[in-house]
Amino acid sequence: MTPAARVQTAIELLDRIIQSAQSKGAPADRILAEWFRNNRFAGSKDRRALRELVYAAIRACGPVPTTGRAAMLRLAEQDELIRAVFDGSKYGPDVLSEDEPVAEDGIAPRWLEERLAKSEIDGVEAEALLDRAPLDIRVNTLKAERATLKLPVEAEPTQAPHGLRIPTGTQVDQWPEWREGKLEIQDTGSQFACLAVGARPGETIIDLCAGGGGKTLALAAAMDNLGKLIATDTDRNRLQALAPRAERAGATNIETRLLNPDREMEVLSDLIGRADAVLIDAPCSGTGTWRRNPEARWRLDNKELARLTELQSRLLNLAAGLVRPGGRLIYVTCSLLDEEGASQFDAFLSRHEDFAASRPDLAVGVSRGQGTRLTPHHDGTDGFFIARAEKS
Ligand SMILES: C[S@@+](CC[C@H](N)C(=O)[O-])C[C@H]1O[C@@H](n2cnc3c(N)ncnc32)[C@H](O)[C@@H]1O
Repeated sequence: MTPAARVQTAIELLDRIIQSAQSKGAPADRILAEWFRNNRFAGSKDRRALRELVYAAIRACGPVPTTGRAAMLRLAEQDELIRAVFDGSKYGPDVLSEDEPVAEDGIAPRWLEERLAKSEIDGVEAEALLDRAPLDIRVNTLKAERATLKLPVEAEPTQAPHGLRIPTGTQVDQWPEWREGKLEIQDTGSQFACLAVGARPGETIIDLCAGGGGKTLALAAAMDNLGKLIATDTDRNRLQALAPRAERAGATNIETRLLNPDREMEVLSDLIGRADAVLIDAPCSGTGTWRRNPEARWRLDNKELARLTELQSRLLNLAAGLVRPGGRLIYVTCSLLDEEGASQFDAFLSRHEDFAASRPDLAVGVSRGQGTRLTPHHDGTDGFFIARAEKS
């Protein structure tokens, strides 16, 4: 593909991505993967260039652009080489006309920028939300040790005790070490969220929003496979992904339970007041993970945010009933908005006088309300709010 054809194709892909974000359809990654599958003429260099162009254009725009062309023109303001291909050549974008609309720059749609600023995410903190994310792995202590694990690339230890940072773009899943379950791809912030649980061998721990089990696997390793680890979620597909991952990781103490939305307690009644720890890795706006999903900024609206905060509050209440006296509840979101973090947790504590905050002692983050907040700027991790409370 010529450089001009790449830019025009990226514009068409951006059109689809914008439309899909507004109708809450497929994410950008899936739209790209599908296009690559259906257009085999695009070789690996073309695919890489298209991906770069599309994501750079998404990052360059704050509010939702009206068209893919307007988004690309925003990127062209920063890159003369892109601007130069708007020359009407074959397969390339049409020649620029007078007063063509250019998408607005910024961090996010304005309403969301304001919400972030209220949570003291502005200036360099806000800018870092759109950086490129590093690639971090967690060494699985059920099968290996960080100090002795040999890898095909240079790896830097992170602040997390079992964490390593490797070059972005590394195809980790092609490595024998990955197939043998010696490591998992896991952001450092996420590894610290697991450490906040303080999981110990022999305990009964519930991972209430386990999804595909990223955190469950870290908990199983911390428990050394001893004790009961119950992984639950309302999403059957995500939960089903856990079994093969657990098998690969050699995690043998995990039991999965599929929950019915709004009737979660039906399959958890035997655990009421029994868990040593309950982790709520709650569904959230994901404002802390825009480095990986920059177009997620265009999917969020006030209604969705209200639905999420209500669900978080309900899950906190539900989890409270599962914790045994003396046990702990750990609340985590990958959001940097206080309504999903510090304020949500304050509200929980004021509803439940039998719980007292006990801030986890982590090597990263800064205090936010009664918990800890990690940010891409301060910690180089995804953004997280992590809080813990003990039941009297
Ligand atoms: C942030 S994700 C969890 C990610 C996962 N813990 C990990 O580390 O890979 C939130 C999860 O909450 C689940 N969820 C949504 N509503 C729920 C509910 N009512 N009860 C339990 N889980 C729910 C979603 O399906 C999603 O998998």
